[in-house]
Amino acid sequence: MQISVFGIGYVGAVSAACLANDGHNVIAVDPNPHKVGPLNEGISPIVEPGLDELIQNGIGSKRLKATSDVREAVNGTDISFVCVGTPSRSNGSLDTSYVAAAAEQIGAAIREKNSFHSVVMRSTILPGTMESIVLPALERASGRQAGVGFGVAYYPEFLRESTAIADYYDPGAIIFGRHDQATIDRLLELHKIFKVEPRVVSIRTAEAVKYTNNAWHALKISFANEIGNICKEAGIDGHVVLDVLCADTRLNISKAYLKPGFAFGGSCLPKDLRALRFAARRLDVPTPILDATMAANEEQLRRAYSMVAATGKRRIGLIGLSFKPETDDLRESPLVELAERLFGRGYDIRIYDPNIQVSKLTGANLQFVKSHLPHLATLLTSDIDEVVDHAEVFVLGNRDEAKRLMSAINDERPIIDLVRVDQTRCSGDLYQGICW
Ligand SMILES: NC(=O)C1=CN([C@@H]2O[C@H](COP(=O)(O)OP(=O)(O)OC[C@H]3O[C@@H](n4cnc5c(N)ncnc54)[C@H](O)[C@@H]3O)[C@@H](O)[C@H]2O)C=CC1
Ligand SMILES: O=C(O)[C@H]1O[C@H](OP(=O)(O)OP(=O)(O)OC[C@H]2O[C@@H](n3ccc(=O)[nH]c3=O)[C@H](O)[C@@H]2O)[C@H](O)[C@@H](O)[C@@H]1O
Repeated sequence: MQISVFGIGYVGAVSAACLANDGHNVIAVDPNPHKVGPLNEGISPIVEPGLDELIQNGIGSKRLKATSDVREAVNGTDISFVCVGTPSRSNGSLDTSYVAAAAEQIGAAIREKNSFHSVVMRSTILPGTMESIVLPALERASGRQAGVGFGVAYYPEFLRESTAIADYYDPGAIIFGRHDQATIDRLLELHKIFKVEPRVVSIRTAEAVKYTNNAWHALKISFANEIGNICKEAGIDGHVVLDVLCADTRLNISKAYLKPGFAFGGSCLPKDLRALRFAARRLDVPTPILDATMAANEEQLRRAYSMVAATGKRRIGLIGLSFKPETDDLRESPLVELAERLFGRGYDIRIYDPNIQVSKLTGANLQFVKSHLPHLATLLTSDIDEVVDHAEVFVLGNRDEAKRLMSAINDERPIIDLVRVDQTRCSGDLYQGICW
């Protein structure tokens, strides 16, 4: 199939590369030249395991290319996947301006096209957004009626950064929100290769499923963290407790997101929870559980800060900055928040995270650094020995990198472990797990 993918971000870059790898001809579209340029040279604009290779193959085989020309992309393809950002506004509501603009642009291109084009929204949007924003924008700009002059569907994305390609090829669920059958038929054709049977529901249901999914992940993490905190103070390993709980076959609970640890973050869980709470307020529905999920997350951040403060040391070596290993995504990383709090209170920090190279940051990440961490460049080092030489206390926030550090230090400096690098060392005061 001929496919265009709008947005070369964490979702769009992976989708475009995987679709090309599946044998489709893919045009990736982004207004940002820092996304289009590298992709056309076979370079991934983001850090994501395996993505460089897929992009190189796609460019090499000419099945993948990038452009900023919307008309060329719509004209040359049968179906457009829209993967543009839906960030939080400052009041917590969902910013749908990128989605609306993409719909306007695609609609204007459809106006000049003769064949039936399908527009498939993949960005995370609140229930009702397709109906109130996306469809009207497409109809207005194309001068055609949805379902007749062009097709639409809502197809939520469930990938996790750092395992995005594996998640693409082994999805837990495939949900299509139906508007017209012609577009659903195209999606079914595209998804023949997957083991999971797609489930077709209404557009509003598909929109709601996406939020429910992310809220569930956040809720599980906050629950696990709270149990972990209680267990730690009672001298019990909360990991073992939850492990045993999940092994009960009658309960049938997945272990995913039930491992006590640090605060959750990333570009989606916090923003989607905020948007859902905002939407609920507008519907006059109280959300004590969602509110507590966020409050518990804040408690985990406060707990990590207090543990550092309790050491009485001022020179901190922070291992990890992105929100999880094997990604360069800094958006709403709890480690960024922790670094900010420490920096703001005059702690002298050195941060080591090989996935964050200030000179290579682009797009959302660059914006994020400019607005949240303009001093980042002075705190980050690409030399782990510099952190080892500098620190009076280590904070482990990235398990992969921390393991390397652990082999380099075997002295008496305190270590605060947020990601369960080595729980066997937690018996003394020098090595403290956040909640084990
Ligand atoms: N990051 C993730 O792991 C996941 C994200 N999502 C959702 O997918 C959506 C995209 O997220 P990310 O990929 O993280 O965002 P991102 O911020 O990494 O990428 C968005 C891209 O869209 C581009 N863009 C903006 N306006 C455009 C337009 N009119 N036409 C073409 N491109 C345009 C931007 O330049 C940017 O490169 C969001 O709604 C997010 O909630 C869903 C599942 C997973
Ligand atoms: O909508 C989205 O954008 C995506 O958001 C998350 O994916 P992602 O943020 O990439 O990564 P996760 O692995 O889910 O991690 C999110 C946060 O939860 C934390 N986490 C994750 C797993 C876990 O067991 N415990 C835990 O604390 C991570 O450290 C991180 O801070 C969702 O889990 C995906 O299903 C969803 O598609």
